[in-house]
Amino acid sequence: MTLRGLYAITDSQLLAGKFLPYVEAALKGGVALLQYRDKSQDKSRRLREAETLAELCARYKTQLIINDDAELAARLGVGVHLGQTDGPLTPARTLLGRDAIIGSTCHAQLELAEQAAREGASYVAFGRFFNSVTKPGAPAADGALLEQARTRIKLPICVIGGITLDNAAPLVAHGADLLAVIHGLFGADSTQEVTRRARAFNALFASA
Ligand SMILES: Cc1ncc(COP(=O)(O)OP(=O)(O)O)c(N)n1
Ligand SMILES: Cc1nc(C(=O)O)sc1CCOP(=O)(O)O
Ligand SMILES: [Mg+2]
Repeated sequence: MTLRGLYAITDSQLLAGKFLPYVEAALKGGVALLQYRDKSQDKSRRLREAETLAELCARYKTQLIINDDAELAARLGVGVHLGQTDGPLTPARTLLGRDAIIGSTCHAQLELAEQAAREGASYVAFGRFFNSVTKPGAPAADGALLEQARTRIKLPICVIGGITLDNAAPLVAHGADLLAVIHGLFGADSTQEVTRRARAFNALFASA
């Protein structure tokens, strides 16, 4: 499976009252991976929403990834994204099986990416590349890191943090495989604009 293109990530606050229409609008425009990211402790809502997204993703033939929660991912038979404090990769790989997509946050540290690769990650994520409305305090990364990562890391490389249609092209040119985006996609004023943005993010890969 090729991991390349737009990686849309949901945000429960940003998408309040328009969650499904906006997610479906993104899927219509084309999404390589969709991450369900809900930082609340509301387990029953998380299960309900994740189940709904799993059905929607199946319809659009898009892979669903659950943020933080390998057990929820296992329950739904989908992938997981784990940060440095979200639990180890090796047991998650054992739990989810060899074919599951498992992503790992590596901040701006190549060593973390090399370790993630050894422990069975499917992709590594570096960030944040720009100022992020969603996560302003995330550690900063830059283009030089991306170039080094491209030569040292054999896994697909995901970039995240403040990515918009105005700043994404150089990241793709420097070797990013996946553009992980929240606000730059779902901060749109209409479903039509979400679909347009999704198409435009994917078009960056066609011309790279
Ligand atoms: C694709 C992708 N990259 C990085 C992150 C951040 O993960 P983490 O550091 O665990 O922070 P939270 O998202 O859990 O707040 C991500 N979720 N997805
Ligand atoms: C969830 C997350 N992780 C980051 C990291 O650097 O690890 S930046 C980030 C927020 C991404 O949202 P937006 O596209 O709105 O900036
Ligand atoms: Mg996390």
